[in-house]
Amino acid sequence: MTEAADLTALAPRGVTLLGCGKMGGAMLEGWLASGLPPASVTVLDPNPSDRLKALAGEGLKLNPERLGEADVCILAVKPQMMGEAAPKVAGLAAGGTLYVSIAAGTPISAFERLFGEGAAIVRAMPNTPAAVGRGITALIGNARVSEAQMEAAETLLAAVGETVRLEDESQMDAVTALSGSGPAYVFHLIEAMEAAGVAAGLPQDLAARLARVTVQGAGELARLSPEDPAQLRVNVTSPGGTTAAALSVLMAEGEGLTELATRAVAAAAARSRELAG
Ligand SMILES: NC(=O)c1ccc[n+]([C@@H]2O[C@H](COP(=O)([O-])OP(=O)(O)OC[C@H]3O[C@@H](n4cnc5c(N)ncnc54)[C@H](O)[C@@H]3O)[C@@H](O)[C@H]2O)c1
Ligand code: PRO
Repeated sequence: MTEAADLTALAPRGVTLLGCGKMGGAMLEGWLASGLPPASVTVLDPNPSDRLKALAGEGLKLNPERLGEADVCILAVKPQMMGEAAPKVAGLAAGGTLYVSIAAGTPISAFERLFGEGAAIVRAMPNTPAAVGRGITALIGNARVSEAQMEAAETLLAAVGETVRLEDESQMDAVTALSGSGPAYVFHLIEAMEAAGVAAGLPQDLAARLARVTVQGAGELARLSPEDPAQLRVNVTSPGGTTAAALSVLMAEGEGLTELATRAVAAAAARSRELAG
């Protein structure tokens, strides 16, 4: 995370989490690590993990019969489950709860239909490095969201990484395609490098280690260095050397990695638009 998130202001009325799977669970861990007491969190999930059950022993409210108040309700079920799950938290709207949806594709207008035109709704797109406090979340709110509520949403998401405000909801499909889905592209790059190392004659475990640590190190260097990625690439590339040979393939005019990434991101953005229904 970039700066310490102070969640104490949210403690009295608390946070309700609808759906606590991979993303919901990662956010919950960040909130707890940032000092939100388990007793300030309510989770609704029909398939609670052992970790959630253990937290229930520390005061977290797990699948209560009646929902209490909440400052913020995070909607973290699959888009396909939202229609069935969201009515469970619709009653919170009357108490001025801010809804924050992280569902891919689902537009703010869908939640306005579910919770009423007066409901304050933020649409956000995090990513799975949130699980290690290194995510990035893009956010945009509807006209009902006050500046204080926007800051509360940002504070919650800053507990698991960086945050950025969008100017327009139409940017969300491309954001989802780039940073929401993006970790999968990087993991696949690790897989591809490992396979390429094996094809070049290395044992599997050595290739796996070299690929994983190379991607980690390059990512960390890109994060910490004042130089941009293009210069960092040049720094690796001796004229007439091995990297130049590889880049002649990866940067081939019209059929290189940029074209492939552009097609992949376009496919993800198109799917995000389809999920809007
Ligand atoms: N995984 C990602 O990389 C990622 C990134 C950004 C956004 N998202 C979005 O986050 C949301 C959750 O994705 P995920 O990967 O955590 O999925 P997941 O399947 O890991 O988690 C979904 C959770 O919802 C629960 N659930 C199902 N029906 C429910 C209901 N009726 N009421 C309450 N809970 C219910 C499930 O038991 C599960 O724990 C999706 O909308 C997805 O688009 C995911
Ligand atoms: N995971 C979700 C999906 O694949 C949303 C972004 C990352 O739909």
